[in-house]
Amino acid sequence: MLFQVEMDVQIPLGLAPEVVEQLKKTERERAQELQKTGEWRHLWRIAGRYANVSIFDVASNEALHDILSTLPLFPFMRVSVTPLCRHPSSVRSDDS
Ligand SMILES: O=C(O)CC1=CCC(=O)O1
Repeated sequence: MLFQVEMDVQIPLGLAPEVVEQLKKTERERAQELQKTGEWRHLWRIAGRYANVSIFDVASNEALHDILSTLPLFPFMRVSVTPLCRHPSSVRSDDS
């Protein structure tokens, strides 16, 4: 199942810089693991914002929730999820 996920990151100003750096490092490592398994299919920065738009390819709503809610930066994100399905006019073979 494909989902578009937008993650808006809002790290509190008072958080210690070393804690922020560690969170970003573990977030990057987890994101790269999930990209290698194919579950996190695309990851794009939204220009001008500390936010990304991503495409996930996972087995279920629960699987998506488990992934998102265990991301290191999850406590500091606003997340919006849009379920996707194949467009009948798509010429791409990997859209579903
Ligand atoms: O920087 C972001 O948008 C948050 C994030 C998601 C994966 C990652 O490495 O950082």
